[in-house]
Amino acid sequence: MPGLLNHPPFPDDVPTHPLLIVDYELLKAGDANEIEKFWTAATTLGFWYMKNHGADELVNEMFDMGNETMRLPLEEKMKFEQGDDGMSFGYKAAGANAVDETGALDTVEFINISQDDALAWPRPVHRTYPATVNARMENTIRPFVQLSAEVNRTLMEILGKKLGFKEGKLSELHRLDETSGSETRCIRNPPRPGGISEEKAALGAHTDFGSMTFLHNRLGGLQVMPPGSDKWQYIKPIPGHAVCNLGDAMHIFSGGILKSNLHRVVPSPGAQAVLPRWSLAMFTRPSDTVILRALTEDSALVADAVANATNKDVFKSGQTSKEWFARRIKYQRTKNQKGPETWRQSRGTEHRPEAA
Ligand SMILES: O=C(O)CCC(=O)C(=O)O
Ligand SMILES: [Fe+2]
Repeated sequence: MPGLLNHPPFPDDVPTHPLLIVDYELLKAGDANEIEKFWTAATTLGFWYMKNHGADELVNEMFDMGNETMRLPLEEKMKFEQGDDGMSFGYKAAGANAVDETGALDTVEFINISQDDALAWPRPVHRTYPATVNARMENTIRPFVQLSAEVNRTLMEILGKKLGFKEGKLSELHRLDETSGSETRCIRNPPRPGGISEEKAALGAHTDFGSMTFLHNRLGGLQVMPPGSDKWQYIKPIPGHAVCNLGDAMHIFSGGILKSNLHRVVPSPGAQAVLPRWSLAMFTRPSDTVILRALTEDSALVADAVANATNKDVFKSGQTSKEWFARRIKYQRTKNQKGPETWRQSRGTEHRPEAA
C-alpha cells in the first residue's frame, strides 16, 4: 500500500548520506540561520531534507491516485503512454527507459501529469490521462501541483536573492501561465523479494532535467553519488520530511554555483525489498521557451563563476528548456537506443564517466 504506516525499517547496515534539514516555515519567515543552511545544501550537494512543508495530506492522496492508476490493466495504461518522441507527460511502463549505455532496462513504472494540464483542467493543454487521474484532478492533483509549485517558487526566490538576482527573476522564468515541462510523477518500483544486486538500477543514474524537485518517499532506494566520491549512498527516508533537490536548469542559470547532483533508484534495501516502493515528485522546470544559459547579466557572482569555470560549454547550452527536456526524455527511451551514443545524447549536466 502506498500509505505504508507500518513497514520494515530502513536497515542500519547500509551506507547512507546525511542531508541538512531545512525548515520551510523558518525559510519563509526569513530566518537568517535557516537560509544560510539552505544555501550550504544548495551549493554543496544540491539535496536537502525539508520539514514543515504542509504537503503531507495531499502527498497521501497523490499516492492513492498513483495506486489507483497503477492497478489499471496494462492495456489501459498503455493508451496513455509517453511515446518515443520526447514527451514526458503520460504513463511510462517498466522497461521503457534504458538505465545506462548498455541499454539495460529500468524497472519502474510511473504516471506523469503536466502542471499545465492540472491547472487548466478540464481543458487539456498537452494530453489526456487515465480515468483514475481525471477523477482526482480537481481535488487532489491540482491542489498538490499548486502547493508544490509555490514551495518550489519560494525556494528558488531565496536562492535567487543569494545569487544576487533581482526579486522575481527566477519566478519570471517559471511562470504558471506559460507552458513548461513541469509535472508531478508518481513512481512504483515492484517488490524484489530475495534481494537483487544493488548495482541493478531501477531508475538509472541521472541529474534532474529541470530546476527544482520536491520528492516524497517512504522506503529506501534513492541513492546519491556525493561529489568527489565514486560510491553510491542511500538517502534514508524520514517521515514528514521531503527530499528536495536542484536540477540542471538551476546549475546552468547559476553558472555552476548551485549543484545538480547525480542520483538513481535501486531496489529498497534489506527487509523493505519485499514491498513495492512508491515515490512522488513535483518537478518545476523553466518555461518551454527559456534558453538554458548562465544568467551572467543578472549577477556578478554568476558572471565570476562562469569566468572561472573550466567547462564553460555547459553554461551556454543554446537549447531552450523544451528542447533540453525533450532530448533527455527521447534518448533514454529503450526503443530509441542504437548504442552508447544514444544514451550519451540523453545526458544533462552529468560529467562523471560512471554516469555515462
Ligand atoms: O524515486 C525516487 O526517490 C527518485 C526519483 C527520481 O530521481 C526521478 O524521478 O527523477
Ligand atoms: Fe531524479
